[in-house]
Amino acid sequence: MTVILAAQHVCKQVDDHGRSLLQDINLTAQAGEFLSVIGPSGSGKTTLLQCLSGLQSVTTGQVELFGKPLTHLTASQQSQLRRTELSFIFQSYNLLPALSVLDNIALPLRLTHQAVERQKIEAQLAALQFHADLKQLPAQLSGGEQQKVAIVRALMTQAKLIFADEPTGALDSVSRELIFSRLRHLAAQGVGIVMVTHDIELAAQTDRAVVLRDGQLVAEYQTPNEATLLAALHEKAVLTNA
Ligand SMILES: Nc1ncnc2c1ncn2[C@@H]1O[C@H](COP(=O)(O)OP(=O)(O)OP(=O)(O)O)[C@@H](O)[C@H]1O
Repeated sequence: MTVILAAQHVCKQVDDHGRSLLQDINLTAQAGEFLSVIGPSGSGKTTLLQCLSGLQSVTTGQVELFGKPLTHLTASQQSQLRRTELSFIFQSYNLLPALSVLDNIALPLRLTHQAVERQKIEAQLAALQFHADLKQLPAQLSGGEQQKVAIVRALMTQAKLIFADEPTGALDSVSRELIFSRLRHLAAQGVGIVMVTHDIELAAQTDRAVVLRDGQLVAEYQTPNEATLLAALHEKAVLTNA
């Protein structure tokens, strides 16, 4: 198996008092692996995802993507890597307000000089039961519709590693299932997926789940199940590999 993401002793501190958001995080992900990150609100999940993807710098420790330590890359090499190898589904969608649905989805393709095939985009949106006009602006869409646009935008590229922050948070149960099976399908094709979620039922269907509490990874489960994950969230779990 190919390791595509490796975090070693990652710590993240903010402000003058050195408040610690992440402490000594060690984590790897492999090509084709579907990894979920769960933990209480405020435990540092989004911060972790951003540090793993290079969107935030780490205070100490190291993150390697595809065998390259991020600190060895210049800022422009890092953005190039993000554009070509990574894809993001942000918790807050991060759609550009002045761009239409179509242009938002096309943006990462245009930035990497890939063809924008309108029919493909329409088919992807239809597969997620998105029925709004492609000319509409994000502000004219519901939260769930915006999330679907953000998801299609992330899935149109040929990314080898997808970071998804609560990708199903605003969706109805049918759309949630559709997105999840789409991500599962991508993982089966060799794409690595790191998904932050509050949805224990979905986390239990991923290959591996890690539990974050107060900025620390406190447990890790191969082929997790719902009962174990619920217990891990509610108890003071110790680092295990159950
Ligand atoms: N730049 C920052 N400066 C100071 N504090 C921050 C910063 N970014 C995040 N925090 C704080 O760090 C903690 C972790 O935030 P984070 O968004 O990573 O948590 P989370 O587990 O993703 O939460 P949620 O599940 O509610 O989305 C929170 O208490 C947050 O307020």
